Amino acid sequence: MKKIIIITGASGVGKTTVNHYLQKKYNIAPIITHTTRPRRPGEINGVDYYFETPASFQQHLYLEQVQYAHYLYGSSVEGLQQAWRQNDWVSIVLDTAGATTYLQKYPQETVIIFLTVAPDELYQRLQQRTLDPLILQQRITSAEFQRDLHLPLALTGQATVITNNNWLATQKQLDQLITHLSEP
Ligand SMILES: Nc1ncnc2c1ncn2[C@@H]1O[C@H](COP(=O)(O)OP(=O)(O)OP(=O)(O)O)[C@@H](O)[C@H]1O
Ligand SMILES: Nc1nc2c(ncn2[C@@H]2O[C@H](COP(=O)(O)O)[C@@H](O)[C@H]2O)c(=O)[nH]1
Repeated sequence: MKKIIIITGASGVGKTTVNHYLQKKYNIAPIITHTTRPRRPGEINGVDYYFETPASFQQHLYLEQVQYAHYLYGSSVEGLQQAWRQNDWVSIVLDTAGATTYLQKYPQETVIIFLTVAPDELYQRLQQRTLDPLILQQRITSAEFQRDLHLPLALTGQATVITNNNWLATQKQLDQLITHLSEP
C-alpha cells in the first residue's frame, strides 16, 4: 500500500537528517520540493530542492504551497508522482502547514513524524549552520518558525512525536515506527 511519510517540525530539528536516514536504510523515495529560497552551500538543484525564481515557481502544479520566512515553498504533483515511480513508500519534509494539508488530502496514505528539540540545542544547531547573523535572525523570528516549535492542534493524535536530541535514540524510534508500519 502506498504511504507518504511526512517529516515536520521547526527549522533545524533534524527533518532532512531523518529523511536521508529513511532513504538510505529503507529505500524510501524522497519527494523533492520547490523553493525560491537561495541555495545554501553544498545544496544541489534537483536533489535538495528544485531551486526556482519567483517566475519559474509559478509554472508548476502544486498539491500545497506556503510562504516560510519570506520565501515560497511548494510540493508539486510531478514531484509526488516521480517519487511514487521509485517506491510505494515516499517521504517529504514539510512545515506543519504543509503536513496538515497532506493529512487532509491523503488521510489514508499519510504518516506524520513531528520532530522536536530543546530550544537551546536548536538555536545552537541553527547558529552552526547559518553563518550570516541576519539570515539567522530572519529565520528564528519568523512567525512560521515560532509556530512549528509546537505540534499544532490539527496534528495532535495524528503524529509520532520524536525528541531528536540523541541521534541513536532517534534512529531506534524510526526503526520501531517502520517495523510497525510494515506489519500486515
Ligand atoms: N540528533 C541530532 N543530534 C545532533 N545534531 C543533529 C541531530 N539531528 C540533526 N542534527 C544536525 O542539526 C542540523 C540541522 O539538521 P537538519 O538540516 O536535518 O534540520 P532540518 O529540520 O531539516 O532544518 P531545515 O528545516 O531548516 O532545513 C544539521 O547540522 C544536522 O547534522
Ligand atoms: N509546506 C511546505 N513546506 C516545505 C516545503 N519544502 C520545504 N518546506 C519546509 O520549509 C521550511 C524551511 O525550509 P529550509 O530548507 O529553508 O530550511 C522547513 O520547515 C521545510 O520543512 C514544501 O514544499 N511545502
